[in-house]
Amino acid sequence: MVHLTDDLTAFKSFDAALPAFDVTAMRAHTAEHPYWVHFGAGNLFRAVHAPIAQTLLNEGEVASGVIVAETFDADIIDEAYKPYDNKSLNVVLKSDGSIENTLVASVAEAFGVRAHDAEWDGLAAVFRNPELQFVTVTITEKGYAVTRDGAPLPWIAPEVEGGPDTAVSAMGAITALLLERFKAGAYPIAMVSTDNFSQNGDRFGAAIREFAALWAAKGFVGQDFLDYLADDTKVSFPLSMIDRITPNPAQSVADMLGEAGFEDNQIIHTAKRTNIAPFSNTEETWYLVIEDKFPNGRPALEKAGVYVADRDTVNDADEMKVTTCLNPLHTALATYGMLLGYLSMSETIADPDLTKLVERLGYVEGLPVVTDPKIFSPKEFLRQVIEVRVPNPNIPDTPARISTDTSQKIPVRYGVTLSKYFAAGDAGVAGPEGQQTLDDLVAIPLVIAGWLRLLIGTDCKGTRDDGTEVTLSPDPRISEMQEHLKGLSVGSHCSNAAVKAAIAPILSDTTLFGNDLTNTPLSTKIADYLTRLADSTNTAHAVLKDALK
Ligand SMILES: NC(=O)c1ccc[n+]([C@@H]2O[C@H](COP(=O)([O-])OP(=O)(O)OC[C@H]3O[C@@H](n4cnc5c(N)ncnc54)[C@H](O)[C@@H]3O)[C@@H](O)[C@H]2O)c1
Ligand SMILES: O=P(O)(O)OC[C@@H](O)[C@@H](O)[C@H](O)[C@H](O)CO
Repeated sequence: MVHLTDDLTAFKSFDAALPAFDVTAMRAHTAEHPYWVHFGAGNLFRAVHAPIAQTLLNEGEVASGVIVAETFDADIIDEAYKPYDNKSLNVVLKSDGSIENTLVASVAEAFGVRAHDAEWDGLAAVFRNPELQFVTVTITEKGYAVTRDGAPLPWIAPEVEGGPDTAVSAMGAITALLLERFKAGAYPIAMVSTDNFSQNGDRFGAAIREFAALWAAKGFVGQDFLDYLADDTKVSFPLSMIDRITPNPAQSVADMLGEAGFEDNQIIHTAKRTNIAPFSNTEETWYLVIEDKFPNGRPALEKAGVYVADRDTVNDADEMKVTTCLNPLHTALATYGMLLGYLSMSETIADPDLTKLVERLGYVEGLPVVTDPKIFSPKEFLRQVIEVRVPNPNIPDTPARISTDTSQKIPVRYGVTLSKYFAAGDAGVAGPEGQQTLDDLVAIPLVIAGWLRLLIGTDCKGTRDDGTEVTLSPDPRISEMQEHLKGLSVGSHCSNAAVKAAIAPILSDTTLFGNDLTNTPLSTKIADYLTRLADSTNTAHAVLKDALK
């Protein structure tokens, strides 16, 4: 039986790759010479960033570890980091059925941000250190929001009024920490968003500058701080693309670890509903591509498998993954997976109608608008997603995880591609079946109709294809969507006109689709598919088959 707090020699009896460095010495070195801070202590950090930091240590490229900070849910640090000496076990579940465990000990220090207390002071000291080279972030799309309709969001407003000394939200805390760095000597730093959306660095930079401008307007910071944040030789916001399907920790993996003698296999559900554990479960394939814009230098990240590239290459790689070749397929499968009652992602893609849906979505509708990033082939990437990665039965991924925040993901996962079709107009884009225009899209409207069909219901409960109730995954806009759809119900033969009227305010919402879809061929298609999907129970397969034949 082994625990993460055991001496590494105890792990001789357990099959795991061990750190090849002295953890105590690494921690002492990091305290003096920090180079990397990560915000967002969730599962992706454990499966991608912390293992990269470990490889750099193992290879002797660096002598310091990564420092992790958590703003949104500091319980993660108290419950899943500190009791385990900040170590974790990364479990790679390969498609050939084999498993590879790594004991990850590259986290030098973990800070939970709740207030400007002693823990905050520790983090602020790291930001004042001239040697700090870069920050990475995985805080979900929601984490970057500062204002809506020009006014600070309700949870941000008190920090705008109270100034930097009160900032504890992700964007507020990071801006306040950059202020510490500015005051200490305006040292340079790279701020790298590694969340799943197009031009993530640009949006991160805009959010930080927006926060600082709100403080400047209240007299808390001066123009010199705004100038520091606007100068990319001082503070850069590189673009990135990150990819590794990393489900929430699964009971099946916990049980398997327990049987193998790993005792730290508890799954933790924090009060804020983060699902975390002292282990992460992930797939074999991974990519991290970062724009090479590090004003304070960087280690040889390439030696740990990271692609470091120019801005256009990173942007093309990211758009390829998040807007066409992976994430739109994920959302399509998760939406119909929820509708059809599938419990795992591998089950969804084993359904021939859903395979057809994502093949059309990827190869026919998505690939024609992809700009080849050249560092890997989009078509081969797509093939692997459809044939190898999502079908991997060993990856315990669920439609429910991927359905979380669908309203926030739709603009990125479909809106960008739709905009490219809008821009191409009547000339269209060159597809596998000749020139194709908005009029030719089938899979994208099917996904939108499927999403709206799933949402028919009340109180964050939707309706499955078989008419049973399903608890929808959390999403900040569910209530708003359900309010629009409240006149519709499954099995009551709603007229096409009633469906059109109910969904008109949704289809015209440019924050959802990047475009107003009313008065386009798509709105007719979406309304027709939705009318048929809602007409009676158990319609989804027939609608898919008919549309995709
Ligand atoms: N898991 C994956 O397969 C995967 C792969 C590629 C990219 N990503 C990106 O990483 C993000 C995190 O994924 P994860 O697997 O670590 O999720 P997770 O649920 O394990 O962790 C989510 C993290 O985001 C933080 N967070 C949530 N809401 C926040 C808010 N409003 N403000 C600030 N922080 C907030 C949480 O506290 C936690 O640190 C995703 O949203 C996505 O953008 C995930
Ligand atoms: O992480 P999210 O919530 O943005 O999206 C859910 C999944 O689609 C996503 O996590 C994928 O697994 C990931 O993007 C694969 O690299």
